[in-house]
Amino acid sequence: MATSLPDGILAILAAALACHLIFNRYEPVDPLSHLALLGVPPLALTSLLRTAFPSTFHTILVAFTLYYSFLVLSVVAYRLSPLHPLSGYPGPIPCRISKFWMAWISSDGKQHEYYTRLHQKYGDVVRIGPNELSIRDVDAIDPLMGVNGLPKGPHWDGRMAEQTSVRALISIRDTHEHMRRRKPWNRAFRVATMKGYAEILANRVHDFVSQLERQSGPGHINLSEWISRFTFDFMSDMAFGGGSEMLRDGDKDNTWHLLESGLPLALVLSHVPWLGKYYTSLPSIGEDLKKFRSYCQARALRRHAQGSQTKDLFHYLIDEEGIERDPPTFAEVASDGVLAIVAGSDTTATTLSCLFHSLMANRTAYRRLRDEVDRFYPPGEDASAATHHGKMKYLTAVINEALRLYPPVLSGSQRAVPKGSGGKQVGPYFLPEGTSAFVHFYSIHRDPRYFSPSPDAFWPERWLSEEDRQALGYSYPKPSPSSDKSTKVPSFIHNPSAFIPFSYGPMNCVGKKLALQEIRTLVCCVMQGFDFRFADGYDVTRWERELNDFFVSMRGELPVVITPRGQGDGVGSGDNEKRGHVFPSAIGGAIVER
Ligand code: HEM
Repeated sequence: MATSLPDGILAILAAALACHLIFNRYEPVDPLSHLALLGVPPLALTSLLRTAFPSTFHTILVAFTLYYSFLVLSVVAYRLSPLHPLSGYPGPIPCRISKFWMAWISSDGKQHEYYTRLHQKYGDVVRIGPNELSIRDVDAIDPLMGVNGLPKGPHWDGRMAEQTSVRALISIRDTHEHMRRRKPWNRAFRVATMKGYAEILANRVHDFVSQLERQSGPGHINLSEWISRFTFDFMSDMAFGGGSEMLRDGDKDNTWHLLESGLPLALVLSHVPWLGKYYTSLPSIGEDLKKFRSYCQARALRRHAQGSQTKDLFHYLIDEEGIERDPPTFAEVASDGVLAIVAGSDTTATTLSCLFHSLMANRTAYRRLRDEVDRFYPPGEDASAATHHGKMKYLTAVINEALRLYPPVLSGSQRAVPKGSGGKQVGPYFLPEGTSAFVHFYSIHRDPRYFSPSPDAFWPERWLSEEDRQALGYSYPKPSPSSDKSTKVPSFIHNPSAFIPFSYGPMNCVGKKLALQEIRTLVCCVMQGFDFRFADGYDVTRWERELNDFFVSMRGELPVVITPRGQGDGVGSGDNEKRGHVFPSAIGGAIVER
């Protein structure tokens, strides 16, 4: 039976609307479903237009064009309409239409600054995707990520799309499975267990200090790169019982490059998870990541076969003591070993690099920390022993301040409201089912409602007790409704609940204690042994400009002149001395120095 052109067009419109409904309801991600929904209907409906066009080619072209146009129109109209469950939340139109927008925005590493600008414009909650919200509100942290919070979000499906059978702990979206896999990790990072890692850490810190001694002199080194070598070697010791000697040999196997080169694309794919399936099935794409995984796999196999004299992280993950009722498989442990290196080395290296950068830019903080280290670890005292760490208030303040300004995971970790749950109240916000959301670490850490004065400035003193701060000569009024209006002196506001660099709740960073121990030990040893300053001519503002958000952050070069203590050329000489006190700041603001 011949069909008229309008009837044919109507049929294609109906098919496109049905396709949109199915996508909206079931969110199919496998290529076969995509083929069935995006290829079959327009092809099948071609026959309805046959009589209206001269050739089969023309007919197919028109059928597909109409089908996709109707589909796109329907999707766009729905996402911008008041019918959409997130229509009440503000956000830029491109964000509301498609996640391709954020995929594009994030590709230059500056998504953290983009989210910050969105929060400045739209407020505490912003719709940054058709079904996704970014939140900058301390009241949302616990309901979103706490014990009764939400499971991890679809972000991980794209980021780790190649992990089809065995997933690394960080990307497990099923809460029960996550708990099962997290158990050996929790055991590995108990206070008592951690004592067993002290020797592994001290050995690596000594290697690092020896290398700095060799590198010290009038020329400069890239301190950030040396720190990366240290954290990588240390995490390899922990995860696979050794096998990496970057501090000694440099990155001769190009491993650091393999680890970092995949990060930008992984972030882009995390915004459009379904695309990950296609990407990973393409030959020769993602080769670096595959090489990195097989590098780790080989080390895991070797560590498993050889066993180890020391109880390292692998010992607990593989359950060598046979404690677990449902122990992880070798494949799971190998996958988590890769995770330990990815999650543990870059993050800690970023914190240490940012910390040293901030100290060099702020001579007062540098001197205060050096004095504290000298008090607890005078020359001859082993600074790699953690004995005094708990008493070093200024050290803790410096580390917190570096993590506040530069959280290594700049934009936070996504959670999602499961389908069928009926939605979830997160602080003052209702999240309908199918919504993903995250607290934006970078924005919340620099929010003046939580950290004042000068939330963009590096000012460790904000972490001290009021008594200690006053002893150093700082005095700020407590916030009151009138204080900011009646006087020029800003109020002091400090809300540690808004400080979440290791995330929050039962799925937070399991390696937090190890990271802090590593940072404290390395900082004490370096401050005890060396003076350091920026290389001459270094532009201090470069650091923030070169800091990129690829879920874990990537940083630029940190050219530093290192001198053993007592050999002159000490703190703040050269260009930095002339420049006076410098506070790294993205948006401006400085503390009045005492
Ligand atoms: C300064 C250093 C570090 C920072 C700031 C940091 C931060 C984070 C963040 C934000 C997450 C995401 C948690 C979430 O999804 O809510 C995470 C997860 C994780 N981190 Fe760290 N991390 C650091 C160092 C380490 C170290 C040294 C290890 C050691 C192995 C480690 C292992 C992990 C693991 C295994 C996860 C997944 C946890 C889970 O999903 O249960 N991290 N980290």
